[in-house]
Amino acid sequence: MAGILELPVVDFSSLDRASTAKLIRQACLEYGFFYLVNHGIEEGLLGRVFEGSKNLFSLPLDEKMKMQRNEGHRGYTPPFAEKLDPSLPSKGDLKESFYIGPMEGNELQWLSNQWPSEEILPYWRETMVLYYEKALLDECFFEKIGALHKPMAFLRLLHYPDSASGSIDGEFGASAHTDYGIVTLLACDGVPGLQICREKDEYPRVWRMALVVNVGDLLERWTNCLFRSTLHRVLATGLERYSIAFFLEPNSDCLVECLDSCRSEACPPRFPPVRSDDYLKERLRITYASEEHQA
Ligand SMILES: O=C(O)CCC(=O)C(=O)O
Ligand SMILES: [Fe+2]
Repeated sequence: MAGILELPVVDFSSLDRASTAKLIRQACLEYGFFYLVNHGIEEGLLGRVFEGSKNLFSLPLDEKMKMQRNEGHRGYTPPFAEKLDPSLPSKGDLKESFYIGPMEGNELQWLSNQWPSEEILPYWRETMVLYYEKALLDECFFEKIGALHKPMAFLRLLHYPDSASGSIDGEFGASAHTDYGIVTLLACDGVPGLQICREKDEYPRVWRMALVVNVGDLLERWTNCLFRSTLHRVLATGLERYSIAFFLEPNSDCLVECLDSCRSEACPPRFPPVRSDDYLKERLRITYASEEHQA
């Protein structure tokens, strides 16, 4: 039987910043994942975001498709449109999702966020913007690595259907993947399903109060694989599930290059420098390849 994977717990309200930083470093070295408690996002707001997410995904498909994900990756993605693990035989991942990206400086229509109208979902936009800003406020936490001038950050509402459990046939809520960017902050609704590949048959604790934080691939590249971007997936358990992911990605023009402190003669850089936007575009192209085949 699957056991519980105990991840390190970081208390964001601790006044001892040096110990907190040490704990985070250790968690990133060992697991690539940790829980963040006392993170400053009020439970009431989190509750409203989950409620807004449920209301959005309960709209009829044609209403959701009016907000279909645009070229700037803002908006709605239906089930099966993406396959995080392209090696699987399945037609795609079961989840549907909704992306909200940076709010300002996007005069171009194709880069704009898409919002349900006030008549359909009153205060929806306001709630999501508030959460987005709250999650971004912690930006100075990772500022020291020097990549957070105008970061790209995406809020993504995720909905996993209650369809029959399919993971045995290669169908997953979200198939195995690593996240692309710097870090991800994940709020869960208390329903299990997330599986972290550190110990294959162990699940992280289902903990509503904590944000699950994990290292992404760009941070792994910066640190020359010292920090681990750990493989994870969401099983199709047969239970309906909602989660809210906040992906922190660097400024598009940022050159992601092995940090001096993470290289030595014995341990040279494992990756060539890459421009953040080029890297992220290529990753997204691979993830949505199954959508192109279905079209
Ligand atoms: O919903 C979850 O628990 C995980 C989602 C996830 O890993 C992702 O969207 O990258
Ligand atoms: Fe992920």
